[in-house]
Amino acid sequence: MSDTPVITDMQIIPVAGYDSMLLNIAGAHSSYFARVLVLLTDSAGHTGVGEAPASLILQRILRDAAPFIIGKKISQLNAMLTTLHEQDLAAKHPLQSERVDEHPWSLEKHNNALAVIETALLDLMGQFLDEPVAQLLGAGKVRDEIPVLGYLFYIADRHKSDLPYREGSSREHEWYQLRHQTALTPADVVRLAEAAHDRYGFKDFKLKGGVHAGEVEIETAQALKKRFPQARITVDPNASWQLDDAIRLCKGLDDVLAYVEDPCGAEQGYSGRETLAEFKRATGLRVATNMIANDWRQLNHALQLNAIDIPLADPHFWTLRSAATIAQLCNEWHLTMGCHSNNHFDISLAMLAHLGAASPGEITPFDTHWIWQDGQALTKEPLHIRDGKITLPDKPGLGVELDMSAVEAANRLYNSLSVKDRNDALVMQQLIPGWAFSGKQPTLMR
Ligand SMILES: O=C([O-])C(=O)C[C@H](O)[C@@H](O)C(=O)[O-]
Ligand SMILES: [Mg+2]
Repeated sequence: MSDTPVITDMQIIPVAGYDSMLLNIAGAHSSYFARVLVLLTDSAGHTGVGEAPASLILQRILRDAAPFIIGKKISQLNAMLTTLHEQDLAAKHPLQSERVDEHPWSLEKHNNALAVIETALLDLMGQFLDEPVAQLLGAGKVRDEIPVLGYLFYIADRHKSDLPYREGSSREHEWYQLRHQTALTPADVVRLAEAAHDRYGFKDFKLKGGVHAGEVEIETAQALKKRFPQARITVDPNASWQLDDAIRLCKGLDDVLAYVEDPCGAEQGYSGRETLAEFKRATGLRVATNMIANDWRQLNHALQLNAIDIPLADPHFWTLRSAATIAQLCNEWHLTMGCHSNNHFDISLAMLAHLGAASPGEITPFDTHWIWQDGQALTKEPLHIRDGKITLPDKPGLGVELDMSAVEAANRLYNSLSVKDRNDALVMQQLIPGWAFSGKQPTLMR
């Protein structure tokens, strides 16, 4: 044990990259997205890295966490994370539970802190043991190829905003141009899907809803199915449909929708777990969620109610190890493992890949936003999506090497931003003055 490396430094580096004007129930994506990297250095000279969605609160929590990490042996991973959990660092920051009801995918900022630190520790541990991170998770590495889906969005007209969205260029592939152009109709979305299919080989697609009337979003899903008859199609309105509407819209669409993601949520005194259970019973469709089963207690309630089939266990919410445990539970309990995402860089892409590689049994293709960011790598050899899959590299740890000049440039971009935390409503106000978030009102129906 005396040779076990000791953690000598922890760096917290917020980074930003460019995004398209993607629409969702919270509004429109800004021209920038922000993430935070944690870099741990150890006495063996290794660097471990993790990535999480950036928020100013999370960065403060991470700074508070550093004294519990630096000076510890990497073999004390479990104890370090338990200590951090017990410290409940998020509670020390008064805004930690802000907007949980409004933007359910950004909850659990404390878990984001644990997740990003745990990832960097696992990366160090993997390098020390000469094993990929997947080998250190739950079931160990059970596959090398991880299926991912084509995550499609409606896209607003960026010319109506004064934010510096990119124009894109089709020099390498038409996808890189199309992903910046307005896409509001079913035909536009099918065109996006065609380009994404051609570039990345996706077999399956997810449509982000909560933007138009439910009828239009179902029409879009039907158009995708017509164009790609073999594809598994899903739609995710982020719980913005009322239960009755969700049932009316989806019932009988077993031939179109492989599963539905968060079709409805809390309403009229009933919890999201209760309404999803009713939706499932009424339609017979499989249900995925990243909104109502995001910690062990919520998952327990969701399963007792038979409300879900596919927990989308995002390692940034859950931590990699807990998400891998969910994958094992899914395999044992005849559920299906899936994974949620947000805009991310290639370190998170590697996190998703290791989670998928350690997920036994049948999994549903993982979500990833990477296609919207592809080309903005922070690592020297980013993983690729080919044939609708990511192939895990045969390397120890996370298998990524940071490109520090790219990281520094992304950090400079982050520092130049006047609005640092994600605020889709603010962006939406450029399109519709006075626009305000309302969880049951599609974004464009104002
Ligand atoms: O599946 C989901 O709910 C998401 O991917 C949440 C994201 O924040 C998505 O809505 C987005 O990127 O706008
Ligand atoms: Mg979702």
